[in-house]
Amino acid sequence: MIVKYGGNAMKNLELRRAVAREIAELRGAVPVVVVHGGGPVIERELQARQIPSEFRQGLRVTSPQAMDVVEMALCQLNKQLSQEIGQAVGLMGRDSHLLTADLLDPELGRVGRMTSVNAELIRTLLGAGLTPVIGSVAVGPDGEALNVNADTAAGAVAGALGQGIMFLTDVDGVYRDYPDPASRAATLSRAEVQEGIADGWIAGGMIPKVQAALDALDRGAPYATIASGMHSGVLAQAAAGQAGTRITP
Ligand SMILES: Nc1ncnc2c1ncn2[C@@H]1O[C@H](COP(=O)(O)OP(=O)(O)O)[C@@H](O)[C@H]1O
Ligand SMILES: CC(=O)N[C@@H](CCC(=O)OP(=O)(O)O)C(=O)O
Repeated sequence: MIVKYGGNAMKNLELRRAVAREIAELRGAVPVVVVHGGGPVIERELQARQIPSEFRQGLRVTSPQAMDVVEMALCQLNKQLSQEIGQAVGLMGRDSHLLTADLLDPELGRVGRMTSVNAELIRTLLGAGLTPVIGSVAVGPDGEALNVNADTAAGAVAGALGQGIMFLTDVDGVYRDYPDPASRAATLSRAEVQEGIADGWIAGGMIPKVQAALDALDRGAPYATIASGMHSGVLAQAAAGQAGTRITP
């Protein structure tokens, strides 16, 4: 299983450690690959340096200066998470061409569009009994660092491995009437996702998440679920269809 662990769900250290324990328990039953974000940590580090930041369609416009901060912040988080999960190896997408990307749109600066995943490296680590923990900075055509949205990176990893993906975030799933949790959709089809984006009830950081879920399904992932990483037990519940929003083809 691929677990995408979002920055918004890991703001609380105690909770982050609880999720790390849950991931460690889960891998007794299934091999687990973690892909993580870290939006709030990046934000904090940019603010500390008075570097302004702007989002378009859920993607951070990334200047070369901001790219350095993104990489620094995600690298540190990567090591913390790997240590907390244990028997894990923390890698950035730049290691051994784990994640490669092209420039998505010059207007967004150093933001990457995923082009490939080194699935062999991931399988080698899993084969050695280690959990890969992957930060979403990819290597570009000229060897430069590119900022890839972590949902997009995780979707590409799930697609490349042909495995299911669980997106852990700070909401219980996709709400038809955000922010009312009672409006959570148990399942959403591709047509409903497209309608949600067009009508605006799927917005901001939820857009790359649902798109990454569809992308993973298109590439052969057996399931893609968006669920909350804010309470314990959610991985097992969501896997059993008892929590979150399952995106269907
Ligand atoms: N329809 C929706 N249902 C739930 N959340 C939504 C919806 N539309 C937008 N959002 C926003 O998406 C956020 C989750 O995305 P994001 O902030 O990028 O999280 P993460 O750090 O986990 O990737 C929610 O906190 C919420 O503000
Ligand atoms: C291009 C782009 O937007 N990159 C993201 C990468 C981190 C991320 O995606 O973190 P979450 O999973 O916490 O949202 C960013 O700079 O915030």
